[in-house]
Amino acid sequence: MSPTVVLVGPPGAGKTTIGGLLAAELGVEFRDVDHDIEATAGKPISEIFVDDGEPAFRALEVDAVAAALESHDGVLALGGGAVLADATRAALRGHRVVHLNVGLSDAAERVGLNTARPLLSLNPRATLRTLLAERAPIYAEVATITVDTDGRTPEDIAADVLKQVNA
Ligand SMILES: Nc1ncnc2c1ncn2[C@@H]1O[C@H](COP(=O)(O)OP(=O)(O)OP(=O)(O)O)[C@@H](O)[C@H]1O
Ligand SMILES: O=C(O)C1=C[C@@H](O)[C@@H](O)[C@H](O)C1
Ligand SMILES: [Mg+2]
Repeated sequence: MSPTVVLVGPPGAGKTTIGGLLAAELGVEFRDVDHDIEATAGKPISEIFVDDGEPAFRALEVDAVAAALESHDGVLALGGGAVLADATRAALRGHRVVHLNVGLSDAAERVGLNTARPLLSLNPRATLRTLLAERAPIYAEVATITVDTDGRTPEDIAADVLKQVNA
């Protein structure tokens, strides 16, 4: 069993949003590793960061990604920082990995709509700028397909991903 598509990208790229649309179009299940981790821990990611710290969250994340890659055959969204782990980058090899690319301006606007991101709770725009710059080469390394999302509707992006997946 292997996911049809694995979505990666920074916070605000739209992994959860596009993942849901894509799964509906393909008629498959959508799974989001962030939700898996919250279900396992029994609390929101923001509370895992506060109670247990980021390293504990990252350890849960490596295990959750590995389990999902082995057991899910629909669309799978990873958390924004999942690709930072060597083990996760290795586990992604051989999968169809779509990088949802987003620039600072659109990402900042999108995450501004939501306060549940512990890494972005202080100075979100500056943090996001650093995070985008540091992670850009890592997303590019793991991706087999890259789709730009700036200034586009979720429906348009999902249609583009579908086209490239079927190409
Ligand atoms: N193309 C888009 N245009 C406008 N708004 C968008 C677009 N994609 C997503 N959004 C909105 O931006 C916010 C973030 O999207 P989403 O939660 O899907 O991102 P994510 O990549 O899953 O982020 P995270 O890594 O934090 O889980 C949501 O409020 C969503 O409705
Ligand atoms: O970019 C990140 O490091 C994160 C993104 C979210 O999806 C969550 O996995 C968590 O908030 C960390
Ligand atoms: Mg998400």
